Amino acid sequence: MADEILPIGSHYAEPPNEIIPASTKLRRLLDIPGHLIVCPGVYDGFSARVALEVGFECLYMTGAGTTASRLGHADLGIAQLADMRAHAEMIASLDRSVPLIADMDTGFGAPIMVARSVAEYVRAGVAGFHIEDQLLNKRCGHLDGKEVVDLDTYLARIRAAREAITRYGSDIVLIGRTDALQQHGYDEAVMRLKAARDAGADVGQLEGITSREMGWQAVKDLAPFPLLLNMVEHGASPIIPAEEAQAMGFRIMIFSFASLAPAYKAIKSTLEKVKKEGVTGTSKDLTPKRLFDVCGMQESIEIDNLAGGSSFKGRARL
Ligand SMILES: C[C@](O)(C(=O)O)[C@H](CC(=O)O)C(=O)O
Repeated sequence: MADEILPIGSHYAEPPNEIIPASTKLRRLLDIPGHLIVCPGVYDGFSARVALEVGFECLYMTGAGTTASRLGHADLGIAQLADMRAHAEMIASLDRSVPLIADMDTGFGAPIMVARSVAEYVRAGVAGFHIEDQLLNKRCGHLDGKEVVDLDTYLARIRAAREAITRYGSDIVLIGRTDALQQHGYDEAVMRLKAARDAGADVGQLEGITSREMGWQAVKDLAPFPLLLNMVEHGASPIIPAEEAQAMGFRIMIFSFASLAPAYKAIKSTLEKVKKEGVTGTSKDLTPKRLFDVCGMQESIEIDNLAGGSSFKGRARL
């Protein structure tokens, strides 16, 4: 990158590409007929950076992963709005051109709290979020013993979210999720999603489908309402590859544990090696520079150069 100082005002020049809000971008992706938006679950800044490096068009911030990485706890309704919002804002800001769908759990309270949560997610630059009908002391959608609130309470959450979106002039995508399948069965779950759609949800999420047939059926029963498939491997649902999910007619697919599960394995085996053998055994290419490059180091250098800063000028090249 050039070491020269840009002429004053040149950073006000028109950007080469149209800059649109991430939420609008997500809506445009949803407008592409039959397109499946594949979103890897990311749980912190580093996993988000890796997903960006691989090149996904959209990311998913898992609440389970956020709770695990930020608080060191299980997905049992322990993370609150402040935790989730701060995490979402950090991840969404890494690359504003890649929309982030973030977990909003139950909306964290009564309708006034849901409205506040939506306002916070909008300000955080989140492109879409899902809000569900579990009790406030919720649990992961793939654990047994889930309980849901009654339909009126659920719809009040959806209406509060829709109202808030309108009030803030946002086009953030509202995904209505139901966890009713486990406790009340398929018909109730589909009825709840239809009611959520009528109350203002843009997309539906039938959590924990138990068979492929149920996936096909749900898409058919709710068409043309777009549906999100949550692919939690080794949870309640069979493993459905993205290509098949697209053929089934799903429009968004999230892989909640795509980063967290492999991170656990890799970290654990390395730490076991440190404990047993006193070395990490990581491969030679994993230099500090390589890892910092994943985290946008070259962009930081470029920013400094463009500003005429001296942090990197004339010093050893990184
Ligand atoms: C999608 C989900 O909300 C998440 O936090 O990623 C979780 C994933 C999980 O804990 O299995 C959910 O499905 O409830």
